[in-house]
Amino acid sequence: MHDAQDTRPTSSNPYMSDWLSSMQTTAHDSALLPPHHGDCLGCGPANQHGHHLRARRHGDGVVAAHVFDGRHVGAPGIAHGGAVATVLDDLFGFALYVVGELAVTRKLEVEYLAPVLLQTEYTLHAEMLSRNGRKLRLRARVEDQNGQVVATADALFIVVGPAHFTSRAPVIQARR
Ligand SMILES: CCCCCCCCCCCC(=O)SCCNC(=O)CCNC(=O)[C@H](O)C(C)(C)COP(=O)(O)OP(=O)(O)OC[C@H]1O[C@@H](n2cnc3c(N)ncnc32)[C@H](O)[C@@H]1OP(=O)(O)O
Repeated sequence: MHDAQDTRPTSSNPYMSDWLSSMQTTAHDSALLPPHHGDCLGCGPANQHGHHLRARRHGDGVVAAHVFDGRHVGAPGIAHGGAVATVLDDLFGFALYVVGELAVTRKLEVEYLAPVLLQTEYTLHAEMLSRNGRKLRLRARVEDQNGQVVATADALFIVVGPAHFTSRAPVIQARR
């Protein structure tokens, strides 16, 4: 049984409370959106292995400028495909602020159209395409500085309630 209708107060665990309160943020256009939490692999400022993605609201979607670095190398000089997927997945997590729902990735499909180069700035966009009940369809793209699309992603996110996260918080804490 899913927990999408569970609106009970969040855990007293501060790690999870911060996370869940930041998820409920709404923001005006072009405002910098908060990280999902400090240790998030995609956007957490405290995660030394992370991507430190920073995204802004842009209309009904989000936009980010992002540079992959040597920690994310696959082939020499080129970002690892898994690193690109991580950033796109996290960008969808930012788009959920605009959608205004807690949701998690059920399916993520990435198309790598051209190499994503290290130490090179890319512009990332994401938005929701449609919603059917708990199912959110989202799309993202990565553009180089000439506007060429080098990667796209289509995702299915499923709306969940806070309990999806709080019920697992002790496990997360124990592994940190
Ligand atoms: C502001 C907030 C920020 C939030 C930001 C959060 C941080 C962002 C980080 C980036 C995002 C992540 O990495 S999230 C982490 C990675 N993802 C996860 O850990 C999720 C693991 N998976 C799960 O926990 C579960 O599978 C759920 C919760 C996703 C779904 O389980 P469930 O609740 O039992 O739902 P289930 O019935 O299976 O499926 C729901 C509906 O989707 C349909 N469905 C399922 N799979 C598919 C499919 N491939 N294609 C079509 N449809 C499908 C089902 O038929 C059903 O339709 P119908 O019967 O309703 O019509």
